[in-house]
Amino acid sequence: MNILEVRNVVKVYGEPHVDGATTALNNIELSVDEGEFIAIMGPSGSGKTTLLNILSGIDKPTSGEIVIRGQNLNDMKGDALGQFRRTSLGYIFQDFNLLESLTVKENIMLPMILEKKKSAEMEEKVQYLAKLFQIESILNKYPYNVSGGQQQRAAVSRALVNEPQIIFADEPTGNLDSKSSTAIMECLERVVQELSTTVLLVTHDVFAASYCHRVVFIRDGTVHSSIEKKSDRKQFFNEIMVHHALLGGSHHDI
Ligand SMILES: Nc1ncnc2c1ncn2[C@@H]1O[C@H](COP(=O)(O)OP(=O)(O)OP(=O)(O)O)[C@@H](O)[C@H]1O
Repeated sequence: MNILEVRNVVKVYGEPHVDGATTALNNIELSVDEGEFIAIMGPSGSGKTTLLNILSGIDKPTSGEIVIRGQNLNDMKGDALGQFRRTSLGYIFQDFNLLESLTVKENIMLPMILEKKKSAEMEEKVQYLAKLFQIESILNKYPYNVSGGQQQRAAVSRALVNEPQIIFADEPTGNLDSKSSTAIMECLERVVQELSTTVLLVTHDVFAASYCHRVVFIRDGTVHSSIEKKSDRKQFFNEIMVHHALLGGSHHDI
């Protein structure tokens, strides 16, 4: 079943048709199935962050539509959009965005506190996710006292607490060493496999993308091509690397 539909999305920064305007996205069309694990890749400046911000309701398109499980984001304003974003969408950021003044447990609970969930339910949810992602032993620590990989797993748990329909991840391995990158991608793989949550990530990292079912490449604000995983991850990694290089990704990215 289709969960996300992107129709003819255009994003122009500045006044359209006026000098200095930048067309960051030009007629993007994309359809994502429920339970899909999908990566968006493309060279620097191709429009990845702009697309992610629009899909997740952080920014508005100049024209076109984003439909998430039948609900058109254009039809939602102010509080309704805020509520939808808090309850139906989950976010994972490159720099984790954990609040330093709260413990790991309090960070994970925060989206549920904002939704005024009962404390027994919050406790149960935190324990379940902490077990799933093996961060039980750090729940009472502060973010600055745990590793980057543990912070990222806490951030994944936080993104999941309100049982979102889709998780959007912006360069989730961007600040991690290779061991932590592996851990976080395995963790997102479990989110897809065990919780059937749809995950869409934007990345420069071919290794991270190789965990996904499908990679969509964008260039100059349009969908250039897409490839699907047909066999194992290593084979897919090689295919992505070839596509990525053809599109102009640098070796540093790989
Ligand atoms: N707030 C803004 N105002 C004006 N132009 C912008 C703004 N944000 C992005 N752009 C332009 O839009 C285009 C797409 O930028 P975007 O950040 O989406 O690309 P990206 O693929 O995420 O790049 P990177 O991989 O370097 O993060 C670029 O030409 C960029 O300069």
